[in-house]
Amino acid sequence: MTTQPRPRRSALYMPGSNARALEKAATLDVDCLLLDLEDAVAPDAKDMARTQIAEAVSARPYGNREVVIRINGLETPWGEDDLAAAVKANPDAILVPKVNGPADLQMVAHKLSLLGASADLKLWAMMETPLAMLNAAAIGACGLDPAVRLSCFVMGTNDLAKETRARLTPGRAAMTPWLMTCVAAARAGGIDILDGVYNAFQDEEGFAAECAQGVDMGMDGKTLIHPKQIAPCHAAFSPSEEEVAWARKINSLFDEPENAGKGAIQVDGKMVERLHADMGKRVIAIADAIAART
Ligand SMILES: CC(C)(COP(=O)(O)OP(=O)(O)OC[C@H]1O[C@@H](n2cnc3c(N)ncnc32)[C@H](O)[C@@H]1OP(=O)(O)O)[C@@H](O)C(=O)NCCC(=O)NCCSC(=O)C[C@H](O)C(=O)O
Ligand SMILES: [Mg+2]
Repeated sequence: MTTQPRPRRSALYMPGSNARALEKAATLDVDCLLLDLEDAVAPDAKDMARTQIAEAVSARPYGNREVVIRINGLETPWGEDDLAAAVKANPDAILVPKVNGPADLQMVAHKLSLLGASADLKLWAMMETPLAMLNAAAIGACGLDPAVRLSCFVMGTNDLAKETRARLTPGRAAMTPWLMTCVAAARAGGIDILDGVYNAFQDEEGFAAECAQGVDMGMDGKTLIHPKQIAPCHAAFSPSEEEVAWARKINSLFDEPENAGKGAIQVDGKMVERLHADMGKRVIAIADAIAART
């Protein structure tokens, strides 16, 4: 049985302390909501934010948007309470910040079992520390262990810049090796990966360029900080009509009896192999899932 891919083109962060943002989220055409208890919330507001997020998620106002709660690390004064409240509210996933290695995720997964979490509750991992870059393959391999429930990487390029002192420049030359290492680790572990945020949310041109770069890198989508980034993000990460038409064309050509025994054919002057047809099947599935969603 093939599973239908879930579109994760856009994932909008919002501070759990911002009641207006939590309310507005229910009206936004976004694939995923990242309800934040970590860096977007000041220490004095942590308890209030936890209560607000728990109430908002429990009320189930977010329809088919994927709902993810980012908790504070378990080593902080808030992490254990965040985890317990998140399990009770039962979002689609819990996003674990500053993961350094597989043991961090295994520990959270173990606590989820002790807390009686729903079997459907997934873990997402923030990839944003120097150790995470060095341990990316081992962290990604958690995607192959059902007990860890890992289903997505999220690049944390702001923390990565802070911890490594690499600069976030246009084109992200310094970040590219880490971004691509994490793409490979995610694919090896069979999970999705979302690109980091673009802080200058008024800079439409720079944002479009960074979205296009994320698509080229193989990212499934991008994390966002402002609603105005959603539409251009969807424009970049949705398969175009041409891509879908090409995918349908090459798949129907391989279905024809005269091509049954062939591994490679010529289409419009290009060599096309069955692996291209397989890639096309994913494009079609994502396009169908987006159409079904809207
Ligand atoms: C960046 C902001 C602080 C800007 O806020 P503001 O000045 O209020 O924006 P606007 O006036 O333009 O807002 C217009 C309307 O949109 C709503 N809004 C704004 N942002 C959001 C949002 N993120 N989610 C939902 N709704 C939002 C406003 O309420 C206005 O609505 P209305 O009342 O109808 O007019 C702000 O955008 C913001 O807080 N963004 C998110 C910041 C955040 O969560 N940061 C943490 C994640 S980034 C990170 O840490 C990644 C990673 O860990 C790493 O290390 O890289
Ligand atoms: Mg971060």
